[in-house]
Amino acid sequence: MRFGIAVYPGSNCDYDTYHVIRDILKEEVSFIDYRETNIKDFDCIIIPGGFSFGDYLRPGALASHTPLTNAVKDFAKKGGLVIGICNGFQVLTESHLLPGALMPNIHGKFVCKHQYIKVENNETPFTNKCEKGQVLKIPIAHHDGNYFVDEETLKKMEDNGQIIVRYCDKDGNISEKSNPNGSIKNIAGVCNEEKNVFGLMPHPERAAESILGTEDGLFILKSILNSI
Ligand SMILES: NC(=O)CC[C@H](N)C(=O)O
Repeated sequence: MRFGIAVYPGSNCDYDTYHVIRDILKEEVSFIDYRETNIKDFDCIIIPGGFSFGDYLRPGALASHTPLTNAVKDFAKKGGLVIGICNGFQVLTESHLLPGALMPNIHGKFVCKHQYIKVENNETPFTNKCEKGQVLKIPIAHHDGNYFVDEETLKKMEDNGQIIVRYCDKDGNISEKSNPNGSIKNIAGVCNEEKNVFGLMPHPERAAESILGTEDGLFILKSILNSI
């Protein structure tokens, strides 16, 4: 499988992601510069974490107007697989490839820690290796992870199985106590209607080797391999 990793000025999880795809999953992977537009040979585009364009004007806002992101929009419309991790999730909402928005964390602080998330829908290209209800331990590291979406859209997303993962505690309980950033309904990751575009705040690429304390990110990354 051929993965392409989007690189904007300020991306900083691009190399971690590259390492995991190449050295752990042993799949083909290359970086794609934000000025590039030819991405037709990839099977999956990964928009990695970081601070694209310094998070001005809002995280992901400037990256959403680059030649590469415009090409990703076409790629996604044709059914190509796209996963946005953390800043990548922000790029996808700013690009309107995913509904909703990521606002500053409710407590105003950058949050960096291991977090439990619960798989709500395992019938997607990104979660098919997970059990429904499975609890994954995956790190988060963000300032703007407070997911918001209007009530009407939220209802449609819930009915259509687009809420993919929610923040929870280690036993899978979803409550305000297990919500690290104020996200509506503890939402940690969502898909588009067609399920080929996925955005999530936690970092699966930082949870792919036992030396890092958890390999649970592999459930997500291996699901992608399983879907093509
Ligand atoms: N780790 C990241 O991708 C950080 C995302 C973004 N810059 C934020 O702080 O919200």
